This record gives sequence, C-alpha cells and structure tokens, in this order.
Amino acid sequence: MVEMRKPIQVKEAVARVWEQRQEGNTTYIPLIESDNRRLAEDIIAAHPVPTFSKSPYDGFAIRSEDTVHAGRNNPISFKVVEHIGAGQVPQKQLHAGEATRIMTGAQIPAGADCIAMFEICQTYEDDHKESYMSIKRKMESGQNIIEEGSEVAKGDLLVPKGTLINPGVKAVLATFGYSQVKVAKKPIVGIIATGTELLDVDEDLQPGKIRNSNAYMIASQVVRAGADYHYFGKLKDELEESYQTIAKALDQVDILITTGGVSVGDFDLMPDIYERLGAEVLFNKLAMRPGSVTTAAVAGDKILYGLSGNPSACYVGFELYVRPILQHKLANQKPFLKRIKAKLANDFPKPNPFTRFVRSYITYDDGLVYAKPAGIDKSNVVTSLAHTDALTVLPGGTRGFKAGDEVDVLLLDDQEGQCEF
Ligand SMILES: Nc1nc2c(c(=O)[nH]1)N[C@H]1C(S)=C(S)[C@@H](COP(=O)(O)OP(=O)(O)OC[C@H]3O[C@@H](n4cnc5c(N)ncnc54)[C@H](O)[C@@H]3O)O[C@H]1N2
Ligand code: MOO
Ligand SMILES: [Mg+2]
Repeated sequence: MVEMRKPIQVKEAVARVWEQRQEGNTTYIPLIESDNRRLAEDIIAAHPVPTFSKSPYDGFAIRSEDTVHAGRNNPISFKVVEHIGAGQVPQKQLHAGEATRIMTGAQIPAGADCIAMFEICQTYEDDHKESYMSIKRKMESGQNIIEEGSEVAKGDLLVPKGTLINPGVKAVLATFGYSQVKVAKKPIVGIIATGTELLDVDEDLQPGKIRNSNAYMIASQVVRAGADYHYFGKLKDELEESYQTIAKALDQVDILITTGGVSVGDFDLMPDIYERLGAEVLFNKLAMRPGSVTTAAVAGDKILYGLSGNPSACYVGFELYVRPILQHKLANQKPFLKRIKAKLANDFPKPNPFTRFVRSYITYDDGLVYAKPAGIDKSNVVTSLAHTDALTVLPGGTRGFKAGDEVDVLLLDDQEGQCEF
C-alpha cells in the first residue's frame, strides 16, 4: 500500500525549518569586493562627519560682523591674508577686515564664520600688489559653512548589521576607513539532481530523457539568495550509489538540496535515504501547490531539502523554505520574502483546495501594482519560470479569483525581505 502522508500548512512548514536555523559565520573581505554582501556588524561612526568645519564653495572666508554695514552702495573691503585649497590647513587666524581665499572642501580658518562665494565678491590689488576683496552684501554668522559633525556625530549608528552592501553603503564604509569589511560568510549549499531520466545540458535529447534543468535553476536561486553552491552532479535512481553520494556531500556543505525522488513512486528513493542517514523528516507533504511533496529533514546539524523534481514545484520549494534559512545565515534581519498587496491582472478560475503559489510577474500601471501569471500554472512546467519574479499567493479553500481582486504577492527579486512569513 502506498504511504499516506498527512499534509501540513505552509506556515507550519516554514516554522518547522525556521526552528532549525543556525547562525552563519563571518569573514573579512576587501571593501572593493564587498558589493551585494551583507554586513556582519553594525557600522558605528568612529568620528564625526565632517571632522572639521569646511567651505561648501570656492570663495572667501570672512567674519560676518565685518559686513554689518555692507550694502549695494557700500562695498566693504577685506585684505586677503591667506589662500587655501582643499587638503590645506589654514595657518592664519582672521582679524577684523581680513579674508582667506578658500576653495570648496577646505578647512575654515579660525576667526571666520561665513563664506562669501566668488560670484558676490570683487577682487583687486593695491599699488603694493596686495590682494583685496570687497563685498556689497551683509553676511550671516554660519552662512555657507558645513559645520564639524553636522552630518554625523561620533557614535551614531550609520548602517545596521545585515544590510546589503550597495554603492551608498560602500561610500560610508570608505568614509570611515573600512578597507576590510566584516561580512556574513556565504553558506555553501550542496546541490544534487536525482533521476535516471536526466541528461546533462550539453547532451542531445534521447527517447524518454530530459535535460536536467533543476540543478541550474537551484544554483541560480542560491546565488540570488546571496549564498554559494557546490554542485555534486546528477544521480541515477539507484539507492546505494545515491546514498553514498548524498552522505558524503552532506559533510562538505552547510545545507544540502536534492531534487526529485521525494514522492511515492517506485524510484523515489529519498525517503529511504533519509532513513538510512538517520535524518529526522520535518515534513514531506504540504497543503500547497505546487510542491506538495517538498520535504525537509535534519541530519546532525544540517538541513536537507528534498525539493520536488517537477521544476515549478522545485522552484517554489526553494523560495519558501530554503531562502529564509540562507537569509538568516547571511545576517539579513528580514529573512522572509517581502509580501505586498497587488491586483490580480487576470482571472484565475481554478478552485484552490490547497494554497497556490502562482508563478507571476509584477507590473506597475497608473500607480497600481499588478500580478500577472507568468504562464501555465502546472507543477511540471518550466518555461513560465523564465518570466517569474513573484509568487502570487492564492489561499486554500477558495473558488477562484477574478482580475482586479486584491491578492498577496511574494517578491523574489526584493533583497530587503520582511521579519515574518
Ligand atoms: N501517486 C502519487 N504520485 C505523485 C504524487 C502523489 O502525491 N502521489 N505527487 C505528485 C507531485 S504533486 C509531484 S510534484 C511529483 C513529485 O515527484 P518527485 O519529487 O518524486 O520527483 P520525480 O518523480 O523524480 O520527478 C518528477 C518530475 O520532474 C522531472 N524532473 C526530475 N528532476 C528534474 C530535473 N533535475 N530537471 C528537470 N526536471 C526534472 C521528472 O522527469 C518528472 O517528470 O510527484 C507526483 N506524483
Ligand atoms: O508537489 Mo506537486 O508540485 O504539488 O505538483
Ligand atoms: Mg517521483
């Protein structure tokens, strides 16, 4: 008699694997190579920004009090006592009637409290070749000065742990001298495809055979999730060899994903392999489509995922159950897929006994977000995945949906995520 499996709800399944999560490791990498990695520590300002008060303009540093009587018909003259560019430290303190010719980014000289840009100043030399400038406007104290610490105070939290490093984060890291950055170490995900029917991608088609697409798809999902993969190849549906390969692979990776062989078929070997490994099966039947046979098991401190052989089921299984665990290891504080509301772009007439995760893509029209099914909504379908960037969640127990209905959508390309499933 075929084994009867009792389906559990998706939320419960997510919670069961989530309980098995483990902290990831950290490593230091050069700043220049840190794009798309996640910070493994809070970045705290070790100094204020800017560290000295500076000029935002090319112009003259003066004392505002000297301009009190300046006016259209009353230019006030200043003797230019110093000339500094960015990087130079002013040596002269300004006294009444003195100015420093100063360039953008240069430190404000002592005594000065404002900057007059070149555009409002007149310059001239006297008979002794001494430089002067004059101004016909009254200046305010603090006008055109970037004050020390005005951007950031020492001790401020600049970027929290878990943030994905992007160009802006990199600029902050460089500003604070992080030539090496402490990032989450990429977990290594082992990938094994099972199935006697599988051909390599460079092989010609043969009767009854198909090319192995899942291994490449999963590797790409692993990369999209920010982790690394180790591909151990494909296995024929032969118990002894499969067991040996899987047992050895498990030692070399943080998480192991197999695809295929998890259902109740005569050549579905994964249930036997879990038993031989002494692995505890967390679930092997889910109230969802596709991916109802998605399996997760734990052997020692490793999670093994038995994703379905059917491509769409395999794809969805990864995103729902593997990705949050990887995100957690990667220090993402929002490890679950970002869930948004969208309008269904098409009718979806099929009733749903189980929660359905429809491969979809998002479009934006007139300020509204639409979820459009990416193609044929069948577990065995591969081609619709090429257009998928979201999963539309159609809850179980519903009788179909109409275009315009509001639905939940999980975003697959969003790197921020959210705190709960
Ligand atoms: N009697 C029952 N039969 C099936 C059930 C069930 O509950 N009772 N569940 C069905 C569902 S739902 C799914 S999904 C599949 C899951 O099958 P497996 O995970 O055991 O996967 P396989 O049998 O090995 O393969 C299924 C399908 O996928 C193709 N495949 C496998 N590997 C790959 C790969 N690497 N790349 C591309 N395609 C792959 C394979 O050729 C099969 O066509 O079971 C149903 N049956
Ligand atoms: O697991 Mo199957 O994908 O439900 O179709
Ligand atoms: Mg099968």
